[in-house]
Amino acid sequence: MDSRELNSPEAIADFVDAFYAKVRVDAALGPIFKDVDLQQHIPKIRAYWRKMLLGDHEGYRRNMIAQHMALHTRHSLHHHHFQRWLALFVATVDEQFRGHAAIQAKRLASTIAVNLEALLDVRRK
Ligand code: HEM
Repeated sequence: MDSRELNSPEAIADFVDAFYAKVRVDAALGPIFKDVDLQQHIPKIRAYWRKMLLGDHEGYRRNMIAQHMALHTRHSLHHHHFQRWLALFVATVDEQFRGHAAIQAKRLASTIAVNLEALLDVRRK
């Protein structure tokens, strides 16, 4: 498949769909998303990445850290979950996208995953 830039709302929407297609059927991550209403969830994730990659701050003004703190009390999240999440994220970008925003998305995802895991670890102790 030809790759394209990840620098428009349409590309971000397609990226998020492709990422979640992998996440949903993944042995480690799928069960965590089993009770999540993806119809509600996917628009938030698209808005989040529009904010991160396009600077559109209007669409996403939620506290994603608090959401994962709450999630962590329902499903204990461990290092292997973060590794897998990031591996699927990077694979999805690399399969379909190229260019500056694609590289930026991978960098941000990696940094945020490390920070989020560290925050949840603090909570675990
Ligand atoms: C182990 C890794 C991760 C897992 C298993 C995971 C799982 C989830 C789940 C199940 C939700 C839905 C929570 C709910 O609605 O109750 C969620 C929300 C979300 N996740 Fe993650 N996540 C992970 C890492 C990340 C990372 C690294 C990012 C960003 C780079 C991220 C971004 C988001 C965002 C923006 C939301 C929406 C929160 C909201 O406003 O409702 N996630 N995540």
